[in-house]
Amino acid sequence: MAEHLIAAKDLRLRLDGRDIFHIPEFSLQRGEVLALVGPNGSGKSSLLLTLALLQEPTEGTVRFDGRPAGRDNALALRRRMALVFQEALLLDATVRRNLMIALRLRGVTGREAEQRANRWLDRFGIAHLASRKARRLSGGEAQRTSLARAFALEPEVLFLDEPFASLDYPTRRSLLGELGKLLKDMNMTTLFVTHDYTEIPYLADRVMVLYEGRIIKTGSVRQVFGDQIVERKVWAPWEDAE
Ligand SMILES: Nc1ncnc2c1ncn2[C@@H]1O[C@H](COP(=O)(O)OP(=O)(O)OP(=O)(O)O)[C@@H](O)[C@H]1O
Repeated sequence: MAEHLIAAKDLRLRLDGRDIFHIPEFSLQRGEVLALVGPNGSGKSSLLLTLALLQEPTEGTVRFDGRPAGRDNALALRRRMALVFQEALLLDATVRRNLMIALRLRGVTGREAEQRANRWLDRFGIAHLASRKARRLSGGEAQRTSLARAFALEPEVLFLDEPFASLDYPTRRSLLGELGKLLKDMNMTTLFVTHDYTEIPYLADRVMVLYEGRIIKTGSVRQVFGDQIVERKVWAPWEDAE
């Protein structure tokens, strides 16, 4: 078992002749929740997609569990991951079917799939919505479904790309609190992307600040934001760089 679940050196992405990011060193340890934060356009989503093996880097290689990822094994490695995006991306089917279909695609069928789906719907407080059509859910319910689906897959790593950005404040707060507890209880290795740094203390152990495709700061939540984050009187760490 490799020391880091995900690691990369000299990872670069260029798109349309533009440098999107250059990351000299990246690592995600097993069981840690790493927040990747930065202003709009700093390259957070591009880096997440590259680490999730959905975007091929221009230079450098992503290592997953010690093995270099390439075209030959990317699909197999992606089956060990789960992603949640800002939009819930649900199929036009019932809530339970959304989980069951995802499980079936990962080779989990029958009773096991049904039990797992029910367990995670219950855990996210949406068991009563199991037979509801996904397109008739509120934004918060849809994102709960999307999170339940990701957890039901029992991934080794969870990628969260601004999963709360479309939710109103009270919904966001309750979901952040629940998710933070769940990630800790399950020791889930997680990369969490956000431009809203007030979300970070709910979830993350460590923070990486991205600005114009470069890491300008990294450390624990307190090291990067100081004690003020506890009082929610925080500044954006990239303001120094502007
Ligand atoms: N497929 C693409 N082709 C060309 N440029 C791209 C592509 N995808 C992203 N970019 C550019 O890369 C830069 C970083 O985008 P990215 O979405 O990774 O940033 P971000 O930090 O996630 O931003 P946001 O918080 O707004 O989602 C942007 O300037 C964007 O226009």
